Amino acid sequence: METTTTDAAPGRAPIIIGAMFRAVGAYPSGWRYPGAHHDPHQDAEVIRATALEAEAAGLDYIFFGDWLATGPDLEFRDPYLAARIEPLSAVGFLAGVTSRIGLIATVNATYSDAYTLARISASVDRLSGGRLGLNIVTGAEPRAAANHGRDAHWGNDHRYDSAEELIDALRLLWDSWGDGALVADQESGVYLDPTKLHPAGFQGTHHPVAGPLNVLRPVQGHVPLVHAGTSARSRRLVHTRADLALLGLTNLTDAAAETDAVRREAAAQGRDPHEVKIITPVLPILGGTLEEAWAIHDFLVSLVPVSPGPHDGREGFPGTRSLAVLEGLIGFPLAAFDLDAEVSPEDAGAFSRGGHRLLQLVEQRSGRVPGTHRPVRWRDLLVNHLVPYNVVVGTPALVADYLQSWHEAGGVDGFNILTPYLGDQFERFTRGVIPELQARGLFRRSYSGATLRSHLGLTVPENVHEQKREQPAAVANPISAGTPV
Ligand SMILES: Cc1cc2nc3c(=O)[nH]c(=O)nc-3n(C[C@H](O)[C@H](O)[C@H](O)COP(=O)(O)O)c2cc1C
Repeated sequence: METTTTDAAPGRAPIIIGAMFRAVGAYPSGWRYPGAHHDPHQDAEVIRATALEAEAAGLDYIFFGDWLATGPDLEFRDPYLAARIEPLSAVGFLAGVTSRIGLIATVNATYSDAYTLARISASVDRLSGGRLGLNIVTGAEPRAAANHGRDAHWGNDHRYDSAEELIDALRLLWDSWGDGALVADQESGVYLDPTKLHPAGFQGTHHPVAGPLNVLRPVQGHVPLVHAGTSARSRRLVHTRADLALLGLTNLTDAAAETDAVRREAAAQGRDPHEVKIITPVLPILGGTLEEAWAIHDFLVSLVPVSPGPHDGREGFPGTRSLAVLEGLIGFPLAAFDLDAEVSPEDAGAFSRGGHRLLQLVEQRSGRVPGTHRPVRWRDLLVNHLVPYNVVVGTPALVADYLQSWHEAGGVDGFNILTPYLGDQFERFTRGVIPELQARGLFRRSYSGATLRSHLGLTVPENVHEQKREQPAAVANPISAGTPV
């Protein structure tokens, strides 16, 4: 499938679109859908095929999340986390498989070493021709501590102090090789100019590092940094250091307020607010018709293992929690209930506010309304409560409407697209929704440059060491204005 040459509507930044890769599907039961990829033994081929499909459609990047532990508790809610390919390995593999698409790997700052991460990231950026991005997280998984020889997962401030230092150390290391440091003159026999090989000399508490780095400067100068988190310290890291903010936004009103706040705070830090791109995850479930999309959603709901009774004691969605969850949501006790029985309009009328919000969610995702030809079952309430993402169910045109409204009214710059299961659903997005957005002038029709920074409209930062040489005062926070890409 060829992408043609005209670009997005003049004067508007095109929507940024990345594929958030989850091998066995982002919907909890996606791996059970007939024909869906469900065996991590075949992940290499699925990673390759998905990346090439995304590149053929012109997506800006493919994105790999990370989690530093596993266990049976992940089976029902997040099966894609249980056994997966490590993100930096995945992007290193794809650097040789793809040629234009950006490659973003999640790294956990709480368990990373600056020099090692600087080497790996500078190497993959050079090997990929400047297509690497790093998503810096601090982690929410307490088990990660024991997997890294620690007694406990650090508290919020400790994690973010460490993450801020890691980013500052990375940027000083990436800039080790100034312009002209490598001479490699066979005639004179001069290989390098030591005056342009800069030590990092970072004196941090968590990531002190001497440098210089033994890898040339990344093609992109600084590898673009994404940050995903939820706390106030997470927002501070976005405002002061991130190039992209990955925010879990749940509704259009909040999105507009959040995106405004991020840009305002970034400007208060002396940054160009439009140099911080705001991305949010969306999980489309696509059908040729709305009814077909609803049917796919209904089938995925039916495949999520919940039951009113004890769930043979396995962690995940034990019946007791399901029943308790539901009673908490609807605001009244339920005797033993049949998951597939219909919720009567009378019951629905007695629901709490939380229960009514859940009924709205079920209607948005499935068109189901109590007392109509598409009634609501107790199962619909329970499963839709357990699936936390922005799920949008519909045809390619309806999904494009949704993305357009979040881009225009919600103020987001782009989306991490989650796929319910890997099989036809990803192709329905790349071959259905992308052309729809291109026809509306909302998504570019070709890669305008070769690097991830060029796809994202980010400038290339100056070398912080050489910036320091031009300005006698020390650079307090090595974030520099950029030069055109
Ligand atoms: C959309 C989104 C995606 C995320 N993906 C990851 C991930 O892949 N791995 C991870 O450890 N944390 C991920 N997180 C971030 C965790 O939520 C974060 O590391 C954790 O909550 C600790 O940060 P906090 O104290 O700011 O919440 C993600 C967060 C968001 C909003």
